[in-house]
Amino acid sequence: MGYLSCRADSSIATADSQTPSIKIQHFDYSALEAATNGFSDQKLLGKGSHGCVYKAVLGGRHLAVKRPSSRAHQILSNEVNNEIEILSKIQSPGLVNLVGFTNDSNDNKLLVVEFMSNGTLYDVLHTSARPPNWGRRIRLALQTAKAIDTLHSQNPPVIHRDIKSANVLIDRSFNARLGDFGLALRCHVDDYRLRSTPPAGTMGYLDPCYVTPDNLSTKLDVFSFGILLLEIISGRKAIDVGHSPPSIVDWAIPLIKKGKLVSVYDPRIAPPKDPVVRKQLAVIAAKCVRSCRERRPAMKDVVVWLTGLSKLVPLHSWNGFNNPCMMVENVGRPVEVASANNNAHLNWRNNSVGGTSEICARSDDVIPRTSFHSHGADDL
Ligand SMILES: Nc1ncnc2c1ncn2[C@@H]1O[C@H](COP(=O)(O)OP(=O)(O)OP(=O)(O)O)[C@@H](O)[C@H]1O
Repeated sequence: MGYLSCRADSSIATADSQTPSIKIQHFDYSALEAATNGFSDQKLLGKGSHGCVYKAVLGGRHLAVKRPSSRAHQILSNEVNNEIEILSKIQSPGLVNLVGFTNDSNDNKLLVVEFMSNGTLYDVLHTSARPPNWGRRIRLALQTAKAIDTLHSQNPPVIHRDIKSANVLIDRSFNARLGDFGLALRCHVDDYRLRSTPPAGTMGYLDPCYVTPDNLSTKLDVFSFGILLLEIISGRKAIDVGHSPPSIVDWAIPLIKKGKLVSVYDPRIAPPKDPVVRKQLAVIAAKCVRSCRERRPAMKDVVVWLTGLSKLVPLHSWNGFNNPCMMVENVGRPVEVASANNNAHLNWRNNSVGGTSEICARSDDVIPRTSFHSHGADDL
């Protein structure tokens, strides 16, 4: 079945008419060059597969400047232009919002976005000395789900296509913000562009159903979010060659189906005390990665479920994060050698990620707290 109509939930809000006009600044290349000390290593925030991100302070405002590497200039220029096109029409507290870009010729195009002072969700989950507690993890998951829902609720819907922990940034108040819109697609009636845009995303997060351009659907972001939620639950990376099986979905879903929930939870901290939370978090993730896309929930449902769970788990603000007083806003964060993210963009599907067809045949409802009875893995 084709999905070129960019199926989204039938309950989509029409956002365009309500979108306030967004002010996008035009920067001089030379001003950004100066503000980043000539793109110096001291101002380097991080490296992606296509370029570098630098810290800049301009007019007292803390900013992140994305600069294509010369090697990947053409690809990143396309991604920068795409990001500008998408983000110039949406602004939300859940996104890493666009501040502006350079006027100069395409060759020098730089993207300027809000600066996020506390790294990425990837760092928080996989490199932080103190893994976050469940209150924090559920809130980060909920904020990410809300951000994706904001995209899917646009009219026409926007599909991010690269949901992963490295693209969820953490702001100064420790809120999750969704960034990196280089691959995002706005599903307007420009069918030709959609038809000619090959599947793309990051290995380990890619929906196995997304094999041709006309398979585009908001449900591919739901799948990637499910992987991200498994990552949050387990503390394991989406693909970890040191484990068998390496794919998080192939490892976690059979355990969840057998009801071995505790084995899926991050061994670095005690699992959630509340059995409802323990179970439902895993069930939500399993529903999102169903191989049968029609049976995956809409992000709106995921937001409702996670909102319910977040009310059951207190947020102890200092548990699990480094002391925020140590995080200084006016310096670049240290950059990890050999990009810990390891997230090469793919131009085609990742065959190693199996879907979870078994999950298709199971019930749809996350159990509300008030009607909780002991359920087995059959609820999936
Ligand atoms: N707005 C920002 N504020 C602070 N740091 C940022 C910001 N955007 C990116 N970074 C840092 O720069 C790194 C590289 O970001 P970038 O978006 O280029 O690549 P990526 O998403 O990590 O990887 P890829 O481009 O390969 O998908 C991030 O991992 C993060 O550490």
